[in-house]
Amino acid sequence: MLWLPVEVALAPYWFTYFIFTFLMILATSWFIKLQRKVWIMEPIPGPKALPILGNALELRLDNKALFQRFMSYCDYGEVARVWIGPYPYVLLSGARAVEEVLRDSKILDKSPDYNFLHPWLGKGLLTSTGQKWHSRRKLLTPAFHFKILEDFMDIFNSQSFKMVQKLREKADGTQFDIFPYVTRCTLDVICESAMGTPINAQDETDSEYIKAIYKISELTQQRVGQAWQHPDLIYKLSGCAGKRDSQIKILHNFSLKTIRERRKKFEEKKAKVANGEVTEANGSTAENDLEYIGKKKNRLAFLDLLLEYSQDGQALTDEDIREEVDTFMFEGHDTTTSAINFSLYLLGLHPEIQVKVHEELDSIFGDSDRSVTSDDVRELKYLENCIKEALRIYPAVPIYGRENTKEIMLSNYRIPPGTAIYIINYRLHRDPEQFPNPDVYDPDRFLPENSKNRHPYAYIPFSAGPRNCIGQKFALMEEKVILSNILRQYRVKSCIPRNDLEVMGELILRPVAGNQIKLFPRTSSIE
Ligand code: HEM
Repeated sequence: MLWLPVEVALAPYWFTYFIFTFLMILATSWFIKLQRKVWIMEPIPGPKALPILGNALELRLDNKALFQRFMSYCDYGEVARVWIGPYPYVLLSGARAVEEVLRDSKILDKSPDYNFLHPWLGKGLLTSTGQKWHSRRKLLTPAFHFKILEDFMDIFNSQSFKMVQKLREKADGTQFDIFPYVTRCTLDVICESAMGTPINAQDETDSEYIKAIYKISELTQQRVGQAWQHPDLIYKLSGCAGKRDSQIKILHNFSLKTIRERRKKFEEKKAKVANGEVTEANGSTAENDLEYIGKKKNRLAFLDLLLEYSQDGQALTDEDIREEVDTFMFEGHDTTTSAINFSLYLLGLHPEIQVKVHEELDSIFGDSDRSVTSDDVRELKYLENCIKEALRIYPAVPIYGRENTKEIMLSNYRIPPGTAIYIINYRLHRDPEQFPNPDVYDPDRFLPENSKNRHPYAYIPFSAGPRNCIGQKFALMEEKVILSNILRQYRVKSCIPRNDLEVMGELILRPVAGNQIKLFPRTSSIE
């Protein structure tokens, strides 16, 4: 080296110094930004946090304990903060603070953990932001109009009749877990409603598609709950991404195949109508056929409605439709499963309330075993209040998150941009100021005279504001039909007392040991 000119010999060192200095500047500016955030957020009450690590060490817990720990952080106040590593999380459990966030049309972005759903759902309605979300929401809203939802009543009825039939062998008073029965039934409902294709989850427990749905939910939940799985690179290197992608391939192939088949049928039908091939001679007029393509004659799945809306100006590709159909599959089965199970659980603990539900059902259906109609659904007022009260105590979606792009003030606290803000429904719904004796199951809380003075954001199982749940009417109709059809036949007795019931938040709220019940035919008097 000595024979080289000195500037050449030192070049590698200069390069190293340059890189080192550059990294030092980056690290210092990152640290200054972090310190600024810490300083801004210091006044918000929350657990003591370590530098850089924050509260991460106290969050190395299983799902059940992690959920409880998050709930306990809400004891710090209706606005609380916790640090997971260098990332601040703000937890909201009071109606006033929740309203400030959910009403704000500028806080519509989802918190970063929703990114874990992108490989499966792409940027569908749940996960998209900005202009894409606006135009999709506008496009999809008519598909959830009450008149259109009435067409799904047949599916709710036929699938719940099937479940009621399957439950017959269990209705002898022995204890069993009803949770998987309800899961399979709601999977059948949403698959047929979203794609128009029965998946037969209640008959075929071996279906590749159903197994992939279970697996992907499990893998996503694991990733949300375990901080080490968050960085994409680690997720890839650990082999988890590979496992996820193989399940996603099964799910995407199934949805895309269904979409292509139905698009083909849709185009063929449209061409026939355009050519006047469909005439009165073969039993229908061209106009009637347009109604088929449109809204009236046959039941259309959400996927058909998307194909139809896609004609009116905004063309949707197969991939666009897949994102939405998969989003309905994700949002539309676990949530209703949780809600139906907790309704059954609470009714099974309160025979005096269950008797009133039975009386309401008898007054509408008598001894008939006919299907539930949409008029019946409107009449089932007491059952509706039972469902609402169950969703208050055990909200199917117990936590959901947003992220602010600009600094905001929440209950006089400054929240810097880029903060994950979580709405903790599980605690919000237990505010004793809004719900006296909050742990008591009392469906009459939802009578008009008892709810008129309640804060409008005190009870929001379906979220609220512009990004509320688009499927809430569908969900309530489905729950009412399924619960009526079960309770017209059976009495339910719950086996786990309230104080012993352990719950965990795994994307949705679920009972740790399942929903252990005893079922009796209503005609028998055995206890
Ligand atoms: C008891 C049943 C249900 C509950 C408790 C529930 C609850 C919620 C909640 C809390 C949100 C807001 C989530 C967030 O901001 O991140 C949401 C969003 C959504 N839900 Fe539901 N949901 C239920 C059933 C359904 C069903 C059956 C469907 C579809 C058929 C559905 C489709 C959606 C979609 C697409 C969104 C995203 C809306 C948007 O961002 O514009 N949900 N749901």
